Amino acid sequence: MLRWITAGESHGPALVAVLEGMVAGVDVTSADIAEHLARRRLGYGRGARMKFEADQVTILGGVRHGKTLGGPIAIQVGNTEWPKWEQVMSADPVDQDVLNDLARNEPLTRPRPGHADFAGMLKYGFDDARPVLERASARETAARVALGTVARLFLKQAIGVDVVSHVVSIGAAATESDALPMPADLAAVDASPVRAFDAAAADAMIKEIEAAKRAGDTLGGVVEVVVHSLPIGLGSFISGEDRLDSRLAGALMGIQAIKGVEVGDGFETARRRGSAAHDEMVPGPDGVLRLSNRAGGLEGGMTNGQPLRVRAAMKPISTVPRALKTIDMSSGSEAVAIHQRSDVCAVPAAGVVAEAMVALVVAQAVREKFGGDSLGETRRNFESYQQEVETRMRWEESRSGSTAGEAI
Ligand SMILES: Cc1cc2nc3c(=O)[nH]c(=O)nc-3n(C[C@H](O)[C@H](O)[C@H](O)COP(=O)(O)O)c2cc1C
Ligand SMILES: C=C(O[C@@H]1CC(C(=O)O)=C[C@@H](OP(=O)(O)O)[C@H]1O)C(=O)O
Repeated sequence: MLRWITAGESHGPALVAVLEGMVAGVDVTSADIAEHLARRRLGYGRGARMKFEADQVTILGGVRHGKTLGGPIAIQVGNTEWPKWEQVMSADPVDQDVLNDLARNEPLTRPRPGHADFAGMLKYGFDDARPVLERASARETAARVALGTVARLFLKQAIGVDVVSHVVSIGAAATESDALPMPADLAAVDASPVRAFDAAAADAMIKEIEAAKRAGDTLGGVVEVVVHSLPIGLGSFISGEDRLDSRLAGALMGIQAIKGVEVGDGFETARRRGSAAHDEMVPGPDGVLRLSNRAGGLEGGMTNGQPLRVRAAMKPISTVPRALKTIDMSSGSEAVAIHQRSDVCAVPAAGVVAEAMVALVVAQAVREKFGGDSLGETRRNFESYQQEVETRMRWEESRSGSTAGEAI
């Protein structure tokens, strides 16, 4: 079972991520992880913090000489801003007089509607939102992207697939195109200031962000993650929690500020008639050819050989510069919410985080289906299964002798 966990606070010394259940023999370096962490920092509309803070990657365990060992992989993402926060975020007790002198240690008592502050303060018994927002903050997504890098390297090396994503919309600006990015397009998507595959839409998205910024406002949007060429049968229909769509939805909804997930055409499918909602099958060169991919590559909680296509909807950032009405938790009186700085829009970064979560869930499903302790063993099991599936769909041959196709 592939499992993962992260630890660490937004302004702490480092985030730490642990991935358990990865096979031995996957090529991974800290440079690979750093490359994807740099991608997460991309995107028009991010706040000041992205400019001066750097992610410092250290692999602490589970990898030797650039190859995974089969044990838990521990990755540290150090925060170069730590010296400024050392007293405020110290794990050991700090003298109260020292803390009282620090402006950044002022208690935050005006919760931001939309952030974790309000419920978090009450739930954990804090008079200050600092201990809540430190962990709720999406800084933690850097640790997920580090984990996702190992998952995506495993997927590439074990079954030859890449995970790609693009921004579909920001505010009211949306791509008009239905085209899906291919792995070779990822560099071009990353070069777009908003990670949009559609250049005309990118201009409109940038204008949306500029207008929101001028108005002291923030924006959300929609990202899409695509995985081409997955084998048929990852996931299962056996029970709800085995279904790959439920696992993908959970992983994507677990990203800070994601409020909706669509598999394939999602909500649009619910508005169609059955005759226009599914993906008809006709004989094709590889056995079966689909006439569409409305299902987003998933039927019955399993991959069906079509590109996997999932979308995640991100709400606008809740630290709104034109601050929202709130209650001061120290007095119960009317107030405006905390605002020091924030991202205007983090949708492009959320796309990279969504890729990481999809890579982890798909890697978990690949580990379940093909097993193995080493990369070579997983690959052999995968290849043998692929041969079996191909044989079952070679009806021409089965009609002239073999019966393999009839079991389907
Ligand atoms: C990449 C990324 C960057 C974010 N940046 C900010 C930010 O600068 N300010 C903010 O208030 N929320 C930001 N968020 C969203 C909050 O972390 C999130 O809204 C908060 O944790 C509450 O959780 P919820 O929105 O899922 O309910 C960001 C989210 C992501 C994925
Ligand atoms: C630090 C990151 O994102 C942060 C996520 C975040 C939030 O509330 O989620 C708030 C901002 O931090 P601050 O309030 O300190 O400016 C973002 O910069 C990051 O993505 O690396």
